[in-house]
Amino acid sequence: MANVGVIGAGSWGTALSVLLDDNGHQVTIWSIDLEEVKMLNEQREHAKKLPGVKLSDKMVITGNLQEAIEGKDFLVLAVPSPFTRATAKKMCPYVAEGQKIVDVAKGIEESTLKTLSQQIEEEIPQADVAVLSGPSHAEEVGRKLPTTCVIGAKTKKTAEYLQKAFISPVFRVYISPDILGIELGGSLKNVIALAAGMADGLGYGDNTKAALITRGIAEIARLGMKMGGKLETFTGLTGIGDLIVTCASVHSRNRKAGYLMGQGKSMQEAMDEVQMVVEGVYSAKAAARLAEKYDVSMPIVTAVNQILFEGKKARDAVNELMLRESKNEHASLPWPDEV
Ligand SMILES: NC(=O)C1=CN([C@@H]2O[C@H](COP(=O)(O)OP(=O)(O)OC[C@H]3O[C@@H](n4cnc5c(N)ncnc54)[C@H](O)[C@@H]3O)[C@@H](O)[C@H]2O)C=CC1
Ligand SMILES: O=C(CO)COP(=O)(O)O
Repeated sequence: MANVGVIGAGSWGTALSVLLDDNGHQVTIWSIDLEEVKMLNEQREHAKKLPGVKLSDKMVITGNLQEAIEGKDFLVLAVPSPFTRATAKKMCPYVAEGQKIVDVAKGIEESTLKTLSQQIEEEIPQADVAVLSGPSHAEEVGRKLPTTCVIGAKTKKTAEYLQKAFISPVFRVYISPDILGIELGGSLKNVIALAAGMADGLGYGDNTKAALITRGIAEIARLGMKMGGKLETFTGLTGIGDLIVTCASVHSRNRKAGYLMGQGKSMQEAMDEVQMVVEGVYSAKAAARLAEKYDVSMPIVTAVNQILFEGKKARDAVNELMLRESKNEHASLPWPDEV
């Protein structure tokens, strides 16, 4: 049994708190929002974000950050990515030397192009930072449906410790040393999922969706490998696995926002309607800037940026993608008659 502090009480922080509580750990969950703290304490359920998922009486819910951090065996950082750096800065004074922090959010900081674990390490240098990612919607984890994830950590010892803490008969956890690949896959897939949602909103079919998923992972892997991520990661749970679920699931916030935009809503209208964080909107510009910096072709990411920020119509963007110059599927494969 471990003492765990979960920082952030949105749908993912709440679902993981319930999982860890079911695993026998003592969980303290913190929210910046005192109304949310009061509501969770009174109702023992996040009715708006995770209806039907009960929080046990044993779980402590607090608005006091120090109480959620001090003396905990490990921390789970579950705030949406736009708040990661500011939250980490506030956490720093209470974090002990070597205290483990598992980041479970997915995003890239637009101004610095840093991943979330890199930001946390900058703000809390004394922490042992790890990540958890994979195809895992909170709504299904909350209902205890079989789910798989990956813990990325700097040492096998930390990875195995966290694997043991999270793993359960309904939540199978693998471990990996490729933190960068895991984080890039997790954040870039959200941008592609916006495009998949737009295709659904436009009334396109399964062929279109399969094309976006397959060409999408090709873009993610091209950039990710140039940045130092590993091919195996992009073909694994935190790469193609998470891309598939986010492009296909009725639970996906990114797919839903894209769907609404495909139906003609503005980016802001779509985000307001989803009412939970749409990370792809925050990571889209960073993805385009990384593509430029590393000189990698990312046509779907470029098209999503044009739709989000330059007023291009989704239908026109799809037409342009279809009419790009003809290509080999894999530029690296040699032709026997050309070698
Ligand atoms: N919801 C899901 O199924 C999954 C979400 N994730 C990732 O986890 C992260 C969180 O996602 P969700 O929980 O779905 O988002 P959410 O939109 O439900 O989270 C909102 C919560 O963030 C906290 N918050 C709001 N403003 C804040 C601020 N200024 N400072 C600190 N905390 C603040 C509050 O507790 C609020 O309830 C995202 O990066 C998402 O991509 C990853 C896997 C699954
Ligand atoms: O990362 C996720 C599932 O693994 C959540 O995706 P959405 O934010 O699109 O719901």
